[in-house]
Formats: sequence, C-alpha cells, structure tokens
Amino acid sequence: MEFLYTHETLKLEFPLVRPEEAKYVILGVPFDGTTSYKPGTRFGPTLIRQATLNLESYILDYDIDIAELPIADIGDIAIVAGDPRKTADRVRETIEELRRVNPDAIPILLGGEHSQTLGAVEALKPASYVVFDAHLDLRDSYEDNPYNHACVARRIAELGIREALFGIRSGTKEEVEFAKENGISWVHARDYDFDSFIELVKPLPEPVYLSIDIDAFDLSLVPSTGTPEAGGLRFWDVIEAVEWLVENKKVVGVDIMEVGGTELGNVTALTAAKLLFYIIGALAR
Ligand SMILES: N=C(N)NCCCCNCCCN
Ligand SMILES: [Mn+2]
Ligand SMILES: [Mn+2]
Repeated sequence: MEFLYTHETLKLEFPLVRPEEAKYVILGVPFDGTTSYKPGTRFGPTLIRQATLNLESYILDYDIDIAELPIADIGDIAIVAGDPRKTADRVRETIEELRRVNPDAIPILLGGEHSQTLGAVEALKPASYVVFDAHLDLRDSYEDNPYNHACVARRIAELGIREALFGIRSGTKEEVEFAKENGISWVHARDYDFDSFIELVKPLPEPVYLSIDIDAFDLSLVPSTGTPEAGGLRFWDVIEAVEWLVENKKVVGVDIMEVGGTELGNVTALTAAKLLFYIIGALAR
C-alpha cells in the first residue's frame, strides 16, 4: 500500500514484507526543529537504518534471526519543517492509516525529535506510557512552544495516560512538582535498577506504549543526540527492562527517538540500531 505522507529511504539489513503482512512496521520521523543544543536528529532514521548494515540479523542470546520475521519499513514521514505539531499530525494519520489495513502490527518509530512521540501515542491510545529518557519532558511550554520536545511527557500525561519515567537526570523544579501533583513516577538514573523498573511498571494498566529517548543511555553510548547528558544508563539495563515489559505487558507501539549526528556509522546510530534489533527480537520471543 501507499501511505500519504511517507517516502522510501535506505533499506535495512534484512528482507522486508509489505505492511499488510507485517507484525512490526518501521516508520522514520526525521524531524529536527525544536532542539536547543545539538542539531542532527533529522538524520536519525537514515543513520539508524544505515547502521543496521553492521549488525548480524541473528541475535545470539535469543536464538532468533530477525531476518525471518515479518517486518515492514514504510519509509520516512514527509515532515513539516519547523512545525512539530503538524508533523506529529502526520505521524498520527500515518499510524491510523496503518491500523486500518493491519490493526495488529506494532509500529516502531525511528526519530527524530521526541516531540513526534505524541503523534504515535494519539493514534495508538495506550493506557500507559513507559519512557527511558535523561529528561522529564514535563514542561508546559518551552521556547514558546507547547510541542517542543521538552514538553512531550506533559502533553501525553494530559491525555489521561499513566506514566513511568526511567533514567532521568535533568529537569526543573516545576517539572518535579508537576510530576508529584499528577502521580507521575520517575526514577533518577543514579537510582535505576531492574527492581525499580518492575516496581513502577507492574501496576500500570495496559496497553503500554514504550518510548526510548536515546539520551537515556550513558553519554559514551550516545554522543550524537540533541541534548546529551552525562551519567546515563547502561545498554543491558535497558534491554533487560524491554524484555520484561514485552513479556509481561501488551505493548502497542515503540519508538527510538533523538538519534542524531551527521556521520554514517556514528556511535549513537550503532547503539540505536542494536537496540532496534533487540526490541524486535524481544517482541518476537
Ligand atoms: N527534553 C529535552 N531534551 N529537553 C531539553 C531541555 C533543554 C534545557 N536546556 C537548558 C539549558 C539551560 N542553560
Ligand atoms: Mn531526553
Ligand atoms: Mn525526551
């Protein structure tokens, strides 16, 4: 099928199926409009796809070859430059289009700014939002824009969706107060462990949307991201949490956001591509 707002980009490491037959549907959102520090997330989806060429499709510890799974890639959203809300509308409409032809497929977004997660959440209407991020993203508005990437968790909370945030090490006093007043629980990167994840996520209602802002990882793993922060999570900590989540909760959508850089094969893209393979593998286990 043809989607109104997407165009084809680089192929991934493995063969692909049509979206109608897929269980996992990859969608790029190359939006880069509200990042205040390091630009480059517009190249995120392309960089991640290209970095997959370095990886084996066989996942050793799962004994799964993701090349044998029904995966589609519907290309990248044609973004509206400078307008995160209009671009997120296109994300929402594209996922709605997908759901009409294949309601069971799990969309996997590659970004692109975190602001674009809102469009996916609006389309999929999860009961809970589980996010790995260095930032709380609970501002009401930032740089006069309520759809800035620093506000995405706030916009999602306002939809009545329950939230749990992990890997946090940046926020304002106001954001912390908002979280407290609205029952939003979060774990500082310093305090993060597997038990803290299970404790907060276990009681959350289903279905769940999983968002991974790549800046949740330690800076050494993700130097090319919009707003890097030292002191983040380890790769296997996040993988372990993803495994538990997909095994114990119904997950309706996933994203890997804020991947940036200008150099093919950059460290951040390699981290994101490996994460992508593990997420697909874990969903298929
Ligand atoms: N979700 C995000 N990536 N948020 C980024 C917020 C940027 C805060 N800069 C503060 C700079 C103070 N000089
Ligand atoms: Mn972040
Ligand atoms: Mn974020």
